[in-house]
Amino acid sequence: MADDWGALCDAQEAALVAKVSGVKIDNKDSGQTSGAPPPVTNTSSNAVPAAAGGDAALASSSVNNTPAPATSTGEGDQGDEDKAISKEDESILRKILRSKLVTTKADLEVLRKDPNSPLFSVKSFEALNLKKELLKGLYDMGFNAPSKIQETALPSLLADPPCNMIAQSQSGTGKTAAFVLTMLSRVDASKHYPQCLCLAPTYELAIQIGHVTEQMAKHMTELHIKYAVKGNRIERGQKISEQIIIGTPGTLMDWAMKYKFFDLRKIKVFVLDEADVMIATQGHQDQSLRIQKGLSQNCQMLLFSATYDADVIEFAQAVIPNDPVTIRLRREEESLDNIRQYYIECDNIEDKFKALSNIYGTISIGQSMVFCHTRKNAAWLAEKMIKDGHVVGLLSGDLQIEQRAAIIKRFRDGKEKVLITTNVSARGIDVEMVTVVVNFDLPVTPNGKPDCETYLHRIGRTGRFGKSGIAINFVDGERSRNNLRYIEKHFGRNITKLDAEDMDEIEKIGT
Ligand SMILES: Nc1ncnc2c1ncn2[C@@H]1O[C@H](COP(=O)(O)OP(=O)(O)OP(=O)(O)O)[C@@H](O)[C@H]1O
Repeated sequence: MADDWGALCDAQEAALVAKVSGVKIDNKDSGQTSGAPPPVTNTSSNAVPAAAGGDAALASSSVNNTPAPATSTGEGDQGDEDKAISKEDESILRKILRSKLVTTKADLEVLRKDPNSPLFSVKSFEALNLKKELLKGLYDMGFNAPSKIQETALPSLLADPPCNMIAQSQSGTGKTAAFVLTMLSRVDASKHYPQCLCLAPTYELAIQIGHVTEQMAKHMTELHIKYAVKGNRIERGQKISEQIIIGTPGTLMDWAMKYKFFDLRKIKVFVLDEADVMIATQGHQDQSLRIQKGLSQNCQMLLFSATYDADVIEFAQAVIPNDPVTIRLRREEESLDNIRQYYIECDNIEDKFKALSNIYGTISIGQSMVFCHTRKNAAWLAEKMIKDGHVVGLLSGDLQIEQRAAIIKRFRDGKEKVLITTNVSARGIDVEMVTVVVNFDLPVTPNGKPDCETYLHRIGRTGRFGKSGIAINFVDGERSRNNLRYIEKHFGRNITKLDAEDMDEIEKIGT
């Protein structure tokens, strides 16, 4: 049965990859979930729009002859405005794109509530007295030493008696590996009933956690995982024999409470991952709390989150009782320190395009991202740029996750020097080589106000890692001029005027 699921999953993934015309997606994890059911979301809906195929750079013919959009700023053109990417999608996109641990200089903050258990940190996995086969699994994955959050979290996570924990650190810093290691350390694989429960907000995220668990447990031959996700059915009256269940709150609640496929009181480790994403979905908080209420007093309860704002804190404190150890690894702040900011006055959208052409014709740019307000603007601009001989990628919100990942990967790999995009790319995409960010349209909130936060995220794509970057803003009309002034005042940094016709001046900014 499990193999059928796996085969079906592989077949669907293959079909999906084929849909992304000509683009090879390098997701090293794909095809490894032996017990996983077929994907149910993100794969079959939404036909790929012609102008935004998997490979805009090679698809100049598929970018139709789009007439210039009537308004350029999107101020009166909210219809096809691209919303920022959803939290679930952002999270899975990061995972698909991630190739290694994200290291950070930020300090770790530990809020210790239980004074009886000393807190220490480890510099090696050997120091943790792990099962032999688990240590082997870690080394096979290329993990030589614990990451920053793992150094501090693991000794507490693995201590006896077990303690509850709330841990927050940005995506990619090693949280998943930390709690998977905890589950695998505590599970008794010789016993054939569920002992560890892991809640994830979506099907895809559950499968990702499963991949990591399977890899790490490679040498624990008796260990099996069950995926509690939509589409994975169990006959009534049956009992689950797998030792670890990973799934979404709704299905897990049904399995535990309605169908009684397993006994919640026998769960030794309960993990709630991506709490910040979880609370964004209606119903997940209540379902998670109901599951948690069915656990025994001795169960170790853990919560992980990439962010820690008031909503997450409230949820975390409700779902993780008994004075949990709280660990926070702050995210390094995005700053405008290394970024020189300019603006160019334009009359209309054609004028903006001319200004952009002048910039590309005058200064040599490593890689650049151009942000538009609407998909329509982005598609129109991509077509003009391609006709003008530029190799550009186009990324907008009407694409499926895998297609977005493929386009971002191409850009990261330097296959395109210019990425034309909308708010879907404002966050989360780290491309080290971006030297210029162009706000073809300034970011505005849904009610038309200047959006300073998005501005920071957009131009924060450049000037990273101590390098200096350039941000160029196009303004056309009174409203966008006012918005620019607002942004300038908000950040207290000068945005210098640039004359798009004055090549000497443009040349100077590139030096
Ligand atoms: N100790 C380690 N040594 C080397 N690589 C590691 C280590 N721990 C984790 N990694 C790798 O780093 C990447 C990020 O780790 P992980 O997925 O655990 O981070 P995360 O904080 O859970 O991210 P997210 O919030 O997106 O779930 C993965 O590719 C993982 O394989």
